[in-house]
Amino acid sequence: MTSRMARKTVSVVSQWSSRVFSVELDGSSHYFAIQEKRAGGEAPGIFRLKAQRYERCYSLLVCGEDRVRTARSYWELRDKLTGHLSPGCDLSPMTSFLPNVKGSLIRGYFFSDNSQSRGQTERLLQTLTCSDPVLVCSYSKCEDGQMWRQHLWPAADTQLVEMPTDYYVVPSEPPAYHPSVLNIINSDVFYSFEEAHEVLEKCGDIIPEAKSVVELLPNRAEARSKPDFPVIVIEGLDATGKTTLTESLRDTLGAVLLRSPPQCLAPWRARFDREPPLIRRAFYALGNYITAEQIGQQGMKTPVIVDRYWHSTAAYAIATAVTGPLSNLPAEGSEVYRWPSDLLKPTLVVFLTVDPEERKRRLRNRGLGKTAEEEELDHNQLFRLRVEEAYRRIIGPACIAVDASPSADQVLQQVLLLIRGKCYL
Ligand SMILES: Nc1nc2c(ncn2[C@H]2C[C@H](O)[C@@H](COP(=O)(O)OP(=O)(O)OP(=O)(O)O)O2)c(=O)[nH]1
Ligand SMILES: Nc1ncnc2c1ncn2[C@@H]1O[C@H](COP(=O)(O)OP(=O)(O)O)[C@@H](O)[C@H]1O
Repeated sequence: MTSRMARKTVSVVSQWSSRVFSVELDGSSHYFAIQEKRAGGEAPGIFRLKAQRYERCYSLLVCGEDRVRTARSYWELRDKLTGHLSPGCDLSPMTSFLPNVKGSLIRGYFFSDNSQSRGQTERLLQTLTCSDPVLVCSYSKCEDGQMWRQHLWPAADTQLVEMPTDYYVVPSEPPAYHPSVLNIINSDVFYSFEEAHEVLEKCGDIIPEAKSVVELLPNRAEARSKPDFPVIVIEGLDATGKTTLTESLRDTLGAVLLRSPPQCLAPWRARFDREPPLIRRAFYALGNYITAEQIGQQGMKTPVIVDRYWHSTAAYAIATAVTGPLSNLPAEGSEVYRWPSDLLKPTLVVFLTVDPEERKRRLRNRGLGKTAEEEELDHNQLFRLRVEEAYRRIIGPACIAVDASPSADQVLQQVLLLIRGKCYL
């Protein structure tokens, strides 16, 4: 571990008493803080939930310096923990952050050990290695069974400064903003070509395919003028009828049909879908910039229809980053929902909506396989609601919802009316 990385872990630990910890369990966030002095009162929720069954809980926080490496270390830690935890251990995503301080979020895991062999868990923790430093803490009940204490596991770098290794765990009020909101800008959602490009450039030595993607990127020096013809984006959850409608619009309007990510990225899409959000979303963001370049060229000659674009990228990223109920989403009007200033803006964005049961029927009829995200949409209603709400909150331009439950032809006629009213086609 380099001294720079050691400094990072030390700085995180030295902020312990100002940090809040959140553990996601069953769609809810449980918050706690730690302090050096004992205080009365109840143990934090996550410990009360767990206290009934577990004597010992652990947390691991990834404290790397470089965000690309740290994102992959977090993924790596997940695989190691899920692959080696003893039966009877529960694993939950965890974060530590300074309330309202952007960039302060560090991610990790919280797990409760109810296994028969505690020694196996401790051996796993002692042998756990990661590309980045991982701060390991254990939590144990105080003698009176009421309070819990956090113990810092002996790690070489934290010996650099004298600090108490035991802290008392106390409940913490939910922060004004869900902790994931602290890191959304240019980590889950990218608001400039340069930001997304920088991530893919940094991936080159760990993901060889990233070099092939970077080679396909447009030269951003040429600022493109606004297309002469209308650009109509069709958005919607899977199986709402985008493909059917976009192909009919192409034929009816004599338009060019494009999609994002563009066909040229198809060979690497599954590869990047396996990466952590930081890298995956940078890939999709760059896909939008390549599609924007194609729109700029085609839009000088003919109307352009686009199957998914910025709304898909931002809505899925926000709805994935922010867990739990809709109230956890950044408020309407937040900068999170704004359109990137350097990404070509379409004339019109249509958002197809369909009753969930009808959508599932169409998904079954379509017969194609489902991506992990489509699976998630199906069995996680909260995720689907967050995706739909994020779509609705995105502005610059906002999307116009169209009920896609009627027949394909009726939906086509309705959208043509909208287009002719808006784009004078
Ligand atoms: N196109 C696109 N899809 C994204 C993005 N972020 C997440 N996704 C998810 C949405 C869907 O669950 C999944 C499938 O996207 P596509 O529309 O490209 O594939 P496909 O046309 O088969 O999906 P469909 O069911 O027709 O909407 O990828 C993004 O930035 N762009
Ligand atoms: N308006 C509609 N009414 C009934 N079925 C539809 C309609 N539009 C599309 N479908 C059918 O629903 C399934 C999904 O449509 P598709 O266009 O592939 O959606 P998407 O591209 O959004 O995933 C396909 O089997 C398609 O034939």
